[in-house]
Amino acid sequence: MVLEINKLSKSFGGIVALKEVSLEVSRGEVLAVIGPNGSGKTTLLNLITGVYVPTSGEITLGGKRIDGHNSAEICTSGIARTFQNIRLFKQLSVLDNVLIGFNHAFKSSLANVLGKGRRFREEEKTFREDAAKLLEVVGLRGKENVVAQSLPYAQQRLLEIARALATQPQVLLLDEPAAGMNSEEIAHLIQLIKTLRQTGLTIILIEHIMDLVRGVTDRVIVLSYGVKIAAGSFEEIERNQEVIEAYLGKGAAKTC
Ligand SMILES: Nc1ncnc2c1ncn2[C@@H]1O[C@H](COP(=O)(O)OP(=O)(O)OP(=O)(O)O)[C@@H](O)[C@H]1O
Repeated sequence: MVLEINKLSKSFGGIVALKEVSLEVSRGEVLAVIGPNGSGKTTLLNLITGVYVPTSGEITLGGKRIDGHNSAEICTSGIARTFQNIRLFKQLSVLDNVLIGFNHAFKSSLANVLGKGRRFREEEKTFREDAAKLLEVVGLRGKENVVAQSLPYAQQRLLEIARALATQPQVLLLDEPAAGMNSEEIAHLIQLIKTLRQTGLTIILIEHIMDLVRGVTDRVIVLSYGVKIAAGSFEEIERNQEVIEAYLGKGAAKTC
C-alpha cells in the first residue's frame, strides 16, 4: 500500500468532523471520497496534507508515519494536492506557476540562485523543460507565457494539477477538480486522470460530479457526518441504500 489511514479522527471543539476513518490506496489506484456537504471530505484531505493535526489515528506513506508532520514535510515526502478554491499565483505566467512547484528540487545554493550562477542557470533550464512537458501532459501546451489569471477557469484547474505534479508526488489529492467544468472539459479531465494513473501515480479524488467519479475511479468511499458509511465500486455505491439516504434523506430515499 502507498497510503494507509488507520482510525483517523478530528474534532473541532465539540464538532467531530471525522470519526475513526480508515482507508488504504495502492500504487496507480484512483480512489474517490464522496459524501454530502459537511461530511468531512476536506477535513480528511487537510489531515493527510498536514494542514490539521489528527485528534487520533495514524497516516502512513510508504510504511512511514506522516501524521503530525507539517505541510512542507508531507509535500517533500511525496503527497501533492490541488484546492477546492483554486490557489495560483495569478499574476505570474503559466510556466512560472509550474516552476514554483519544482522549488523543492532546486539544489543550487542561495548564493548561486541570487547571483544566477552557472549551476542555477543549468538547473533552471532543466526545470523549464520539465515544466513545459507537464503543461503538455495536462493540455496547456502553448500557454506557457499566458498570465495565470487570464486562463479560463477549467484551464486554471489543469494548471493547478501541473503545479502539483511538479513536486513529483507518489500521491496526488484532487479536491473537486471538476467544479465549474462543462462536459467536454470533464471528458478531458477523465482522460488526464487515466493517463496519470498509468504512470503509477496514486490519486485520491474528492468530487461531487458523479460523471467524473464514475469515469475514473477504481473504488469509492462514502463519508456521512464524518463516518465512513460505505466502500466499494461505483456501481456498488450507487445502489447502496445507506448512501442514497445520506444524500437524499430517509424520506426521499423511500420514493427512489
Ligand atoms: N476549521 C474548522 N473549524 C471548525 N469546524 C470545522 C473546521 N473545518 C471543518 N469543520 C466542520 O467539520 C465538518 C466537516 O467539514 P468538511 O469541510 O470537512 O466537509 P466537506 O465534506 O468537505 O464539505 P463540502 O462538501 O461542503 O466541502 C463540518 O461540520 C464543518 O463545519
